[in-house]
Amino acid sequence: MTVEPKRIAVTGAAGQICYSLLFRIANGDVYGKDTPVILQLLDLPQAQKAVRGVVMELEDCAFPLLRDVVITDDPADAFRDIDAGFFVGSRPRTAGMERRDLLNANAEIFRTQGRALDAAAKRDAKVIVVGNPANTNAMILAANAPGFPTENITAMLRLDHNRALTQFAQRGGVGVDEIRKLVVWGNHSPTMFADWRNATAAGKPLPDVIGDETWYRDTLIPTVGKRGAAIIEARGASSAASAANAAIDHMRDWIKGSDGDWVSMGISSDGSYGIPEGLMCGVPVICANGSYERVQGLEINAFQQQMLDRTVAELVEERDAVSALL
Ligand SMILES: NC(=O)C1=CN([C@@H]2O[C@H](COP(=O)(O)OP(=O)(O)OC[C@H]3O[C@@H](n4cnc5c(N)ncnc54)[C@H](O)[C@@H]3O)[C@@H](O)[C@H]2O)C=CC1
Ligand SMILES: O=C([O-])CC(=O)C(=O)O
Repeated sequence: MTVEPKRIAVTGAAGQICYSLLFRIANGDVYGKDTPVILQLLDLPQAQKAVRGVVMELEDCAFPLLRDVVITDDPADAFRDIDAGFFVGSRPRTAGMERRDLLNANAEIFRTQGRALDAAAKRDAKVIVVGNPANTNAMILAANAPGFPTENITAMLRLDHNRALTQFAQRGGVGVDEIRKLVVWGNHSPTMFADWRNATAAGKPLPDVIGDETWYRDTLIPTVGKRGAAIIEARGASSAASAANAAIDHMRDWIKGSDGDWVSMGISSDGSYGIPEGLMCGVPVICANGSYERVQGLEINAFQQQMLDRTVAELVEERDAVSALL
């Protein structure tokens, strides 16, 4: 049977995340090894030459699944008839900045691209926003694409989820693949809440396996929250390969399913857990059959509530700061 190619838009194609991401998509890491792909690459006019260079390298990989590549500086061309969109293009922060400091620089990008998405994309396209501040940019994108289903627009918390997995696995002396039901709630910022309350390692409660609540509260949570800054400090540039990997994990699980496990996704709040409706907030979801379901009905203790309130308050502040674009 012939499988139709999937059209995938990627913005910021000349940037450092895409230098890793595009090769993984072309290799079949999102849709699988039986599905051809067409890449629709967007970047600014001044970056077109660099995008052409990346495309030369894609060609030189001779990926069997890569059917075509479109290069453009017009969002409507990039988003035409897409099945998936990776919204990476935007300015990264540098040392000393918080991601929210990028709001002014990047918010307008997502307003323009929201309108183009609305005009050009398939209604069932799956969208991930990576460009920072990712949650609020995703909210701006959704608000400016009123005819596009908001549930198909998501923000990336998966890098934080993956970071937490490794920190827990190392401390607990278990494999990352043995840990289940972990979640990172809230904003992709230092206020994010890596929550181990329901997590298990090889079937046992993770808090019992690690047995050190002080380490969890005083070391794990801030380490995961500040990992992006630690990487900028060490590398002189923000995370790129790990961000691309997380974007692949997020989209692959959304499309192929998460095998019953929880994954962390920034999705538009329906008011569950007291998170104000419409905020793009990291929550636990289970992916199956090409969609995601938020994990409902969890009991939230006082510590969890305090951590959740802190990160939600920051999302509210960010929303209020860009109210003119919503
Ligand atoms: N959500 C997450 O977990 C993470 C998010 N990020 C964010 O991803 C974004 C991209 O990071 P890098 O690739 O390292 O940055 P980069 O500076 O290497 O590349 C950004 C690219 O976006 C392009 N661009 C800028 N405005 C654009 C527009 N209006 N339309 C299309 N393209 C545009 C630039 O020309 C450049 O090629 C940054 O905002 C960064 O903070 C980075 C790591 C993790
Ligand atoms: O920290 C940054 O600016 C880049 C990023 O979002 C991350 O690495 O989590």
